[in-house]
Amino acid sequence: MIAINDIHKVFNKGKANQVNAVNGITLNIKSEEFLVIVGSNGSGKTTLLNLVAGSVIPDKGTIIIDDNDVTKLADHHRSQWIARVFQNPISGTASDLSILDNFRLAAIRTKPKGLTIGINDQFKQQVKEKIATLGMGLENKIEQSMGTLSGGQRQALTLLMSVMDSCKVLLLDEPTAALDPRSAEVVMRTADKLIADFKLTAILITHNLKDAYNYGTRIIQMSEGLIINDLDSTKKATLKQNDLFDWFG
Ligand SMILES: Nc1ncnc2c1ncn2[C@@H]1O[C@H](COP(=O)(O)OP(=O)(O)OP(=O)(O)O)[C@@H](O)[C@H]1O
Repeated sequence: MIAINDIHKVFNKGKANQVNAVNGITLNIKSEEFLVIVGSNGSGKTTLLNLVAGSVIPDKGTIIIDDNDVTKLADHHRSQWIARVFQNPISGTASDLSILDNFRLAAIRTKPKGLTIGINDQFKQQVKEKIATLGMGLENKIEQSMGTLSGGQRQALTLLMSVMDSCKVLLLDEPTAALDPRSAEVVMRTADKLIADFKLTAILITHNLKDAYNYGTRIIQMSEGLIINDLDSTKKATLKQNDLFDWFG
């Protein structure tokens, strides 16, 4: 599904502050695999995600998504395959617009799975039904502006809007880092369910080792722009939570 071959990214090349952020990574991510990336600060996790998303273009190496060579494609040209959710719940939606209007915008931008813009009442009903699947009671608040919702509610809706389009890959860059523990748990469970329901290939970056342990079908650890641990689903199943803490010495 995603084939990353000997990818390199250097920032500030040739200057005193040169950083080899990604240092020759080769990684094959299978369709419907849910890959979790852990690693200390500055180990290159976000740069790797940016390379997959196309917001950073590599100095060397190739990235193939679904048999398409996207190595030089800018991020907006990869949106047919990729949806991305960021740390900040505010970044994915328009605060002043209602939940319904945010879904309308998302529907115009893409062709959401199971949503036809159609006549107004029909669209509204479909949005309500989709939101009801989150189990947060937000289906009764669709006329409320996005800005009045909590970070967790907003992030769950952002996730739903992201995965409803035709994307096959979901990139999650510390999606719960700005949330309280309870909201973080709801958002992670929502993400996990949506990934399974929509049969997505997903990559999650997290500093939360409990989430890294509980979610995903494969886990890698990065250090200094390289992968230093890689456990597939079979090996991950035998992993103990304490083993993960040991990775960070
Ligand atoms: N646009 C940039 N310009 C210069 N240096 C950068 C840029 N983006 C990242 N870096 C550097 O590349 C290295 C890897 O950064 P990256 O954000 O990928 O790490 P990370 O593992 O995601 O870290 P964190 O866990 O702190 O988010 C760091 O040293 C960072 O300062």
